[in-house]
Amino acid sequence: MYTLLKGFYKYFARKEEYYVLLLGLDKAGKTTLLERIKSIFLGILGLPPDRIAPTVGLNIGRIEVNKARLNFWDLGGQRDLHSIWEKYYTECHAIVFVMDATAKDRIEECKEVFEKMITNHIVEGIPVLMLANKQDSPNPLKVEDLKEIFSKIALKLGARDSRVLPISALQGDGVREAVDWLYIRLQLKGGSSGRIGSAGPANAKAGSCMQRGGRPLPNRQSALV
Ligand SMILES: Nc1nc2c(ncn2[C@@H]2O[C@H](COP(=O)(O)OP(=O)(O)OP(=O)(O)O)[C@@H](O)[C@H]2O)c(=O)[nH]1
Ligand SMILES: [Mg+2]
Repeated sequence: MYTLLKGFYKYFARKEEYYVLLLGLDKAGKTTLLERIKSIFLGILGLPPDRIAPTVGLNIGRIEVNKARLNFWDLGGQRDLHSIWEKYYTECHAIVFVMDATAKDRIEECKEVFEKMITNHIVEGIPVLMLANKQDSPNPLKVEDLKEIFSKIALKLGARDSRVLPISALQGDGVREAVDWLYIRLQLKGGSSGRIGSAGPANAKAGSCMQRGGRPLPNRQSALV
């Protein structure tokens, strides 16, 4: 009886496990965002911004939102590190593309990198959240500007869920809303029920590759909304 009850408890208390990639050009604010997410959702003091160095490896953050566990993988945005991104595509359930909304001189570069990422067949159908970061700075690009700038490329998003949201990773504005959006999209699509523990390209090779659940929601426009 005890074992049965324990089994029920484990079943109902289990958490869905999701993996979310944080991508974007170097200095976009990905690691600052990860630290902010950790401080908001875990209640711990993240690394102070002046101690965050450019990422060359992988930063990991894990939070729990209701019945889900969200694992964030923050990768380096420097150009020679982009080839590493693809190694994480097979196992991620969503991608957050962080943009420096003040870097107007890097828009073309950003468009090129974003397009290459979303047209990779491995990430076909998975939700993409674009974040217009650094909204606390003077005169940043707004969400409407980015929708306009990315409108042609957005046609290539296909039937997947996508959204552009404004944030300030530094001050925390919009960060909770961004994670809420992710949580809802991930819940709708379903994930890797019951797969607890670390995952990643190395583990995938060892045979613990997760199934990405769900299919793109039907009848959606190909656009960033
Ligand atoms: N004003 C402002 N600055 C920010 C914000 N987010 C990040 N920054 C600054 O932008 C710079 C780069 O931040 P990082 O978090 O290291 O950027 P990254 O995208 O992780 O960069 P890589 O690791 O090189 O890919 C730092 O000086 C941050 O303090 C923000 O919301 N507002
Ligand atoms: Mg970084």
